[in-house]
Amino acid sequence: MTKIAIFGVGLIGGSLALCFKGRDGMTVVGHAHRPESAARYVSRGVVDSATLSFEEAALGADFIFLCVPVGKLEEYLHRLSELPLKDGCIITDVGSTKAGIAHCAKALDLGGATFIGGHPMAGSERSGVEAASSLLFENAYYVLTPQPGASEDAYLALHSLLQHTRAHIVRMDPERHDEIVGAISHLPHVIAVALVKQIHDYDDEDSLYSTLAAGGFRDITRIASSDPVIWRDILLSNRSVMLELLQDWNRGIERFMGLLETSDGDGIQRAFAEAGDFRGRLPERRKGIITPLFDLHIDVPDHPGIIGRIATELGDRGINLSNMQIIESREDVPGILRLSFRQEKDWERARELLQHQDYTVYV
Ligand SMILES: NC(=O)C1=CN([C@@H]2O[C@H](COP(=O)(O)OP(=O)(O)OC[C@H]3O[C@@H](n4cnc5c(N)ncnc54)[C@H](O)[C@@H]3O)[C@@H](O)[C@H]2O)C=CC1
Ligand SMILES: O=C(O)C(=O)Cc1ccc(O)cc1
Repeated sequence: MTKIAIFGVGLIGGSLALCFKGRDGMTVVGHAHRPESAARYVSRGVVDSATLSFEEAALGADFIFLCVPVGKLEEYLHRLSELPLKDGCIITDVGSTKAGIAHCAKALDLGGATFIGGHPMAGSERSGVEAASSLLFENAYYVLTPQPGASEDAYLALHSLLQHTRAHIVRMDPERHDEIVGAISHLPHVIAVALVKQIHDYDDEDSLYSTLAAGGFRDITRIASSDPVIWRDILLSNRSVMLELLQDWNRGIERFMGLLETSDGDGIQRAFAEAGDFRGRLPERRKGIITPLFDLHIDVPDHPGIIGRIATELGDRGINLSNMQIIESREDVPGILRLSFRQEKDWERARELLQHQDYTVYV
């Protein structure tokens, strides 16, 4: 039996557990740091067993996944280094930053165990085991950062296990990972939070700001609703990279202010054209680190119960709806009900179903 231990069965740990549980010859043990969590992991069918004992989860494990907030990873790795782990045990983590934990692992004596850093580059603003899904990592990138000179067999064993996530594995150096992921994921999260705060401050003076900000503004700031503790730890762990990125950001904003101060219309036009051009060349059908929502807009006749009926019809067919919104203004979107899906497959099935029922569906 291959024993897989998951420390921290939340969004990411729970999703990994679901990718492994029930596979031939595998047993998944979840470690919980609170008694009420352990019972929830098992009752939701995410793990085969759950324990509050660090030792019971770790001892005899072939693979150990550390899926706790970044600020707790080093403490967990220290505790593991003090245990008589199974010879050949592979320890990995899922933290959103990689340099700090790589540095920590290098300084520790893990005996016959090997540490290989990891980062599944998919997730959402939700957290906790309730949000876990076996499909979360499908088609996403999954970065592994093995230490230089680490056992190639261990790398291949982890690589092989992770095939169950259906993610694309990419091997990378931890520092390079933190610079790139800092720019494409951590920076957008900071910008989203700052943008929401700016509008919140205006809204305190005049509540029309939030009234009119529905729809698009909510979409582009979705990631500002991410878990505060998870993101505190990520940003503090990637602090030096973030400070440099934010200086570049400030310079970009200052350039934009310069264009406005000098009423440089050509400059503004060029900035939009260049951004549109680069954006147009980004891979489209790939799952990126910030998860898109797949939207459908439909015209619905104005009579009671129709929205409930649509939700029920989708639910009856197992089509997972992530969000539903009535758009009151028809100025920019030709439709009235917006349905959002996290999976493209759900989006496609919903479109077929609704078109078949003669709803006008705008894609
Ligand atoms: N949220 C996301 O979309 C992604 C998160 N990650 C990384 O995955 C890790 C886990 O994040 P999520 O699953 O989103 O968070 P989560 O909040 O859903 O899960 C965290 C788990 O750690 C446990 N935990 C929380 N505080 C703890 C503490 N003080 N001591 C011990 N255990 C504690 C919780 O009980 C929970 O089981 C983080 O390191 C994060 O950087 C990686 C990729 C995506
Ligand atoms: O909510 C989103 O789309 C995200 O950006 C999810 C996410 C959060 C943290 C990561 O390290 C990777 C992905």
